Amino acid sequence: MNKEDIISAIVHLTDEEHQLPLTDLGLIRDIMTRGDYAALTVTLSTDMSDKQEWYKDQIVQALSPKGITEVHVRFKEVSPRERQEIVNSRINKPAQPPVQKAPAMPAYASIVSEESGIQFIAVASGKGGVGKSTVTVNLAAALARSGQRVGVIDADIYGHSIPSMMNIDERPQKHNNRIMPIEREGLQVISTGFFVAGNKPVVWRGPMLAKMFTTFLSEVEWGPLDIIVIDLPPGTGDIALDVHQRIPHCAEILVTTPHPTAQHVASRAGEMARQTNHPILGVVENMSYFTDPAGIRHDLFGRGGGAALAEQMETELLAQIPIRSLGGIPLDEAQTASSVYPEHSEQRKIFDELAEKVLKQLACL
Ligand SMILES: Nc1ncnc2c1ncn2[C@@H]1O[C@H](COP(=O)(O)OP(=O)(O)OP(=O)(O)O)[C@@H](O)[C@H]1O
Repeated sequence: MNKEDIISAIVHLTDEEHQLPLTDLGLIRDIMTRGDYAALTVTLSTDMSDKQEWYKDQIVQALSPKGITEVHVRFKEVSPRERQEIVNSRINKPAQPPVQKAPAMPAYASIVSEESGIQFIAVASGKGGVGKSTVTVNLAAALARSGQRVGVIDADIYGHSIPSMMNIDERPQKHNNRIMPIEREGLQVISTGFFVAGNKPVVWRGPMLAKMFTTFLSEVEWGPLDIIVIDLPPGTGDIALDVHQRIPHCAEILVTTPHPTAQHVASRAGEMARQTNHPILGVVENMSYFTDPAGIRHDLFGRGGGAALAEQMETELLAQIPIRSLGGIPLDEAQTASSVYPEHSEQRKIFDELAEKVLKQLACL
């Protein structure tokens, strides 16, 4: 079974509000198949939570005769933007029901072409350890929470940390000679870490590294996407330059800590984006402060680095992320905890606001 087979098996399922097949409305998403396993996302109108079991049963019944014995169905609510898109598409084509079309397999040229509609955001920093990967993962998750379909490329080839941050132990499967991204937290994820044994350091040279990035763009069977967030290696090396050259319309977010040294080094990454004509969406200052249990704020790593970098790069300070204490959490739990900040945490709220700002900026590009 491939995506097209899954779509045709469930084409009879309709959206109650619009009385049209969910597949035609683009409300069946993130389809992944692996042997006798399939996973997909069903997007429903807001007041249909009581129908989820029914939809799931229908999908299981439709797929089991085709050899799919295990199905994972995620449910999402239609966002206001999606609802509007559905209404618009019906207004524009009142007489013609939308033609059912399986998502095309994006080739390298198509995924990075502006026509693909996929927007790219590279997350860069001057030096390692400032929280670039943490910002990548949490920004991507916040964008997904706001209804975007988001992919993550961990291009931090030597220091790939996203698999462990997202607790991904499995390796991507191949289907029709294409690499299936791993799905976590509603994101499609691909990382160099998936292709090296254990935690061994990567010892490849430049051309192999460039090949790995090309593979991520050309040989991965991405599901439908709105945005790809790229975790760049720290600094201004070959891979960062390669990303800038291969994806000319890639926007950039700079991550720094409040410390003046981090800010000074981060400005080099910003200069690289500027010289290659990439729009800088803004600066995220990470580890900005720590709020103790009494509510008192401590500037543990100095103050002002983010604002200074934003001023230097003539851009905006988009967010200041406080330090999250893992105090009181047992070491083994802390090691296996996902780096996506939990619901109700101060950090998650800030990332949700950051995602909103980023979406507004992307809409203006
Ligand atoms: N706001 C924060 N509060 C507490 N810990 C944080 C915060 N941001 C990041 N960290 C922790 O700091 C460490 C480094 O973060 P991260 O790996 O995201 O940095 P990085 O810039 O991507 O580093 P590298 O480029 O070396 O991979 C991680 O252990 C991460 O969990």
